[in-house]
Amino acid sequence: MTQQSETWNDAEIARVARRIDRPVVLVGLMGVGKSTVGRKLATLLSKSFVDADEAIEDAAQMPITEIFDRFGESYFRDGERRVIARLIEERHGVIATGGGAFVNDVTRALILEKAIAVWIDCEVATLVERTGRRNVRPLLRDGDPHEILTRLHRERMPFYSEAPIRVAGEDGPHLDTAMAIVEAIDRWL
Ligand SMILES: Nc1ncnc2c1ncn2[C@@H]1O[C@H](COP(=O)(O)OP(=O)(O)OP(=O)(O)O)[C@@H](O)[C@H]1O
Ligand SMILES: O=C(O)C1=C[C@@H](O)[C@@H](O)[C@H](O)C1
Ligand SMILES: [Mg+2]
Repeated sequence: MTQQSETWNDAEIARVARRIDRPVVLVGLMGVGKSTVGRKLATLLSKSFVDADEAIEDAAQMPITEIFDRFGESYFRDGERRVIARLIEERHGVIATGGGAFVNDVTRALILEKAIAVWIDCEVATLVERTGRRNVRPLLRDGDPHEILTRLHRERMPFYSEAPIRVAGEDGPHLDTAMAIVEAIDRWL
């Protein structure tokens, strides 16, 4: 019996993993847990994990804050679109996107066609607390994070809700959210 879950054993998780024939792409606002939960999810499923924000930083050889500062947001979005297309093409098991990636029409269409999109949703107050821990998100630097995240939640909700699977990413062990994703994918497949 696995340490991973009280209700699912390794064989049951492996059975779901075998039925997943496309990358699982995590979408949602900054701080919902795409990167941290995504890593756990990939381990659970014994699949590879890649973080699109990190892949963009690798490709540009500089941190996201510096890309925004030196070249602006639209340059970042252009790179983000190209990097995510490449990551989907490379067929990674689990891909954590940046919070704004799924808003781009081309990226969203590609993810919806070639991957399993999972929207992790979360209360704004929780996101304010989590994103306040590290000052690495350029969109939250100039203004009140609560106001900015509330606005982004309202503006992006119509896009995120195009994902066929939605999971709550409230506080608790990351493993619980990762397991909720496994269960939701199993129901959806
Ligand atoms: N379910 C959870 N319970 C408790 N803390 C969490 C949970 N999910 C994420 N966190 C914490 O919230 C912070 C942000 O998480 P993470 O970096 O995974 O978010 P993200 O969705 O990748 O954000 P971004 O879009 O900015 O990359 C981290 O400190 C992480 O440990
Ligand atoms: O929500 C967003 O638009 C962003 C989220 C982060 O993951 C990074 O991709 C970047 O800081 C922009
Ligand atoms: Mg992330």
